[in-house]
Amino acid sequence: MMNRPIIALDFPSKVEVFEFLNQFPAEEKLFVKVGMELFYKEGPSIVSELTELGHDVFLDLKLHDIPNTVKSAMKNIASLGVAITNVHAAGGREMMTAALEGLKEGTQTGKDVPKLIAVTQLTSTSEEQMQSDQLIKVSLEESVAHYAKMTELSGLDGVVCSALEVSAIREKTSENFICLTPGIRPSNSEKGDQKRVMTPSEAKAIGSSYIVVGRPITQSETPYESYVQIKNEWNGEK
Ligand SMILES: O=C(O)c1cc(=O)[nH]c(=O)n1[C@@H]1O[C@H](COP(=O)(O)O)[C@@H](O)[C@H]1O
Repeated sequence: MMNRPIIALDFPSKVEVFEFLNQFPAEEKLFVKVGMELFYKEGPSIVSELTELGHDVFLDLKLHDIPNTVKSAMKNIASLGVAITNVHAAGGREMMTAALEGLKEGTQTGKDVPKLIAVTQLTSTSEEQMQSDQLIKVSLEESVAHYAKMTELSGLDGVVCSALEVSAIREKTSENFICLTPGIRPSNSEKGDQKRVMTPSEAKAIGSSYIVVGRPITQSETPYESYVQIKNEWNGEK
């Protein structure tokens, strides 16, 4: 699938975001991710500021609460005009179904319902940590594939997982199911806190639908060059 890498805008405030984006050509329309750090500082207006510039936004707030609360929160998120948003699959099927209902109810007539995806096991979690911290006794791959199946049965569009689990998920879910994969590291870059990583070309080969890349672009001395390199590798044009 040909598409843009999603850039994780993990910055403390919009000042740093726009300093960063100013290093890109104005005509380059990006797919960006607004996460908790930025959203909790700037609030919903950061989303409209980005969409007004022509960028697509993945709002990554990873909701995980009782079904009623998540449904109401999703109604509000739907009004922001984001392309993708997410919940934690660990919240369960009832919560995921409620999230989807809220999102549909909150979407204006005639507008697209944002894609809803569920986080399976965070890419910063190792199998050992999952087994000891969450008392899950199966393999990490099995846990992720199980969450993916539950997510599909709840009617959502896909999951967030590491590229390492995409093949296992593809065996259990339908063709169009989204596997959005963070934990992407070009071969020369630092892993940081990520445990389950792959390069952009490996992620493409394994069948990821979207890749999310943060620090390899945001912390680069030359962010636009790093972005183009990653985009080309992801689209198979080395
Ligand atoms: O939901 C996410 O986007 C997410 C899920 C996950 O399992 N792992 C993960 O890294 N992320 C996000 O993806 C981004 C990865 O950033 P870098 O590690 O800097 O490339 C961060 O903004 C994380 O919040």
